[in-house]
Amino acid sequence: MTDHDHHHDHHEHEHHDHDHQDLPPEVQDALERVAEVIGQLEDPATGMVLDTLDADIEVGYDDGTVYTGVTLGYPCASQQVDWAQRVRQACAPLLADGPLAGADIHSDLYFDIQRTESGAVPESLDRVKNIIAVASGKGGVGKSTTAVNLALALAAEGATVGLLDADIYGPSLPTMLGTEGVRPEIKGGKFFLPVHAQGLKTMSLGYLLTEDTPAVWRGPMASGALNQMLTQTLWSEDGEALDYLVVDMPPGTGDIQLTLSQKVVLAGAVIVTTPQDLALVDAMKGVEMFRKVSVPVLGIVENMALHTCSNCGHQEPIFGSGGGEKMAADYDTRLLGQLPLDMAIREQVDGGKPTVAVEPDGEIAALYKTIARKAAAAVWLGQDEGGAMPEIEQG
Ligand SMILES: Nc1ncnc2c1ncn2[C@@H]1O[C@H](COP(=O)(O)OP(=O)(O)OP(=O)(O)O)[C@@H](O)[C@H]1O
Repeated sequence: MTDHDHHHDHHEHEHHDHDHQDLPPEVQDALERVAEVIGQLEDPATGMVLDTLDADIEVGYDDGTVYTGVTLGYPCASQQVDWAQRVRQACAPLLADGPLAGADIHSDLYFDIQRTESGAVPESLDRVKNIIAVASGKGGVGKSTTAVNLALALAAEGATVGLLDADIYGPSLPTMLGTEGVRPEIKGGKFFLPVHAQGLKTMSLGYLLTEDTPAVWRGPMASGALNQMLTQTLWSEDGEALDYLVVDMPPGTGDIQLTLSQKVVLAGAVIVTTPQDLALVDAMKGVEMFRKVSVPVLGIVENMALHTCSNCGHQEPIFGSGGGEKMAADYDTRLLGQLPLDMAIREQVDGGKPTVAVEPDGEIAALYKTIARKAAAAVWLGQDEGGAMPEIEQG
């Protein structure tokens, strides 16, 4: 049982403890109003009001305390304290006066991660709820750095997460997670067991290649290797469902990217770009490619967007500003966040300890966690719209 399942059970339990039926009608009415006020609060990850989302709201009362619980569809463990404060503030007038006057309030935030409708899948993907591709139009923009920190951030928010390094031309995951030289266990002569690293279940061609393996991979061979890693890795070998499988895609918009989106149903794609004009043009091609195969674009991450002067701490957009934002608006998608060009991000990930793992409470980790919540919330919204079954465009 995962942490959040546990929370959810606790939640249901609490609900029964505070059955409205024994309460005087005026208290019941006041609790209804508490629920209405909460329903009007904005979910920060989507910017939408809770009532317009498929969010579960529960309100109870026991012995002078109002209990509220909200269940969102994306991992949000870091938001608990903020949330409780917002509910307290919004409900203050209702607790100052009337039948709830003087009551205390206790608010919980839960999450319940649903599965994206995926049709028939290979056995190994049976318990993988959502596959998220991290892609970029061109190489070197920090796609792998973003993918690994995004995966760690989803896990830090309470999700169970896998990371597949599909960058078969230059697999960098073993370096980024300090798992060089590790070989995955083989099961039944056919399946790989994922390599557990820093709280993630991981697989990379880097685990399978030896020093003698020639690095010359042609297109068809490469996509075959990707397909094998995807479908022959037992992602839920321990019986625990994977909430998200983050796939670090090879750079570019070629055959491998298309093959993947046709082999499995992707819950969505995150596009990584840098602010330079050329990178943005390539990133737009990435957006268009995923749209063509009906994969929802969850949003854009602008990497190396600001430069922090290592002498004075001053931040400036040396490559120009507003590019990611404009592109998101032009292409009807969202800017999930911006990362600075920061020496620590590079040193940490290149040294096998990505920022979110090594400084989980730092400013940069907070940026990645916000991106993770927004991307996961976009997956949730997509599920609400009836899933993301790929349809190949006609003509
Ligand atoms: N925000 C950042 N600030 C500083 N350095 C960064 C940042 N993001 C990534 N880097 C560094 O830039 C280099 C390239 O990053 P990364 O390997 O993630 O890019 P990529 O787009 O996946 O590249 P490729 O296309 O070669 O796979 C790495 O050395 C990485 O540490």
